[in-house]
Amino acid sequence: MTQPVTVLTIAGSDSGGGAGLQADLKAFALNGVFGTSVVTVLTAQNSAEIRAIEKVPAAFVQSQLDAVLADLPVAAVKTGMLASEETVRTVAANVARLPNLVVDPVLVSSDGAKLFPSTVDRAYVEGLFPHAAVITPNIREATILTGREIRTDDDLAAAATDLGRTGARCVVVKGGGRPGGEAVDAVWHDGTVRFLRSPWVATRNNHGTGCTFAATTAALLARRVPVQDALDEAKRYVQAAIERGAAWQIGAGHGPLGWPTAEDH
Ligand SMILES: Nc1ncnc2c1ncn2[C@@H]1O[C@H](COP(=O)(O)OP(=O)(O)OP(=O)(O)O)[C@@H](O)[C@H]1O
Ligand SMILES: Cc1ncc(COP(=O)(O)O)c(N)n1
Repeated sequence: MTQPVTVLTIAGSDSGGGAGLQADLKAFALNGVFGTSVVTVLTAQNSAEIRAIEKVPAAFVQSQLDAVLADLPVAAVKTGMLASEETVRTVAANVARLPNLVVDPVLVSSDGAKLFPSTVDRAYVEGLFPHAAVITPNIREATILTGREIRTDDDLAAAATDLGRTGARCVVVKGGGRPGGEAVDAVWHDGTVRFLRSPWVATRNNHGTGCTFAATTAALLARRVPVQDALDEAKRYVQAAIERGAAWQIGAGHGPLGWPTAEDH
């Protein structure tokens, strides 16, 4: 019998279920891999807001990592909200044991507010990006990390190129937050830039889009899909998941993504 490959998310819990490790485990299952999770932070969150954040001590993040890696054959890893310099550096100290590392640097809340001090940004750049197979900042995170104002596709491409200098093997700057007819992301890989494009879905149910994109990419890398194909498929998957959940009414704020079937993407 064919065994599923195992993937790990190192991420925060979203009590509202739409983002964080809850979104990652959903994306893992729907993309055919077995998901494990190291919890970095608990959030008191719903579809409208993050009300409070309680950090898991870095030493306990390490204990969870040791437990998972001692037993389970992890083939790819996704990181989400790490929330403190100490936790970023703890994960960074383990990179040799973290294959196919997809780093989604969660630095800002959906309303654009910076969630953590700049020491966290620096720890990502110094400790995690140089070891990442893919990094996936959104526009606001790329602005913080590069100091660039990002408005056009050329700005997205320039930011992706800047971030390529951090040592990450591949960079995706997600333009999902931009109003317009298309959802455009810039991909830097091997010194060249290309764009991922999909039709913009008009819905408030976009909570967890970033987590879902990165988790799906990690699932596909674990299944040995080449990175550029994995990004194309992750983009199709997110698009289909947004379409599937677009008419749901779960929560008064930004609702979750839906469950696409294989035929949808
Ligand atoms: N309404 C939408 N329609 C189509 N694609 C979208 C939409 N919103 C986001 N995407 C796509 O989803 C992926 C995730 O991007 P996004 O920029 O939303 O991530 P994020 O900013 O980390 O998430 P969030 O905005 O929820 O914090 C990208 O490929 C983006 O283009
Ligand atoms: C615990 C946690 N992790 C990550 C996000 C960002 O989610 P996204 O950018 O995918 O909407 C979140 N809101 N909560």
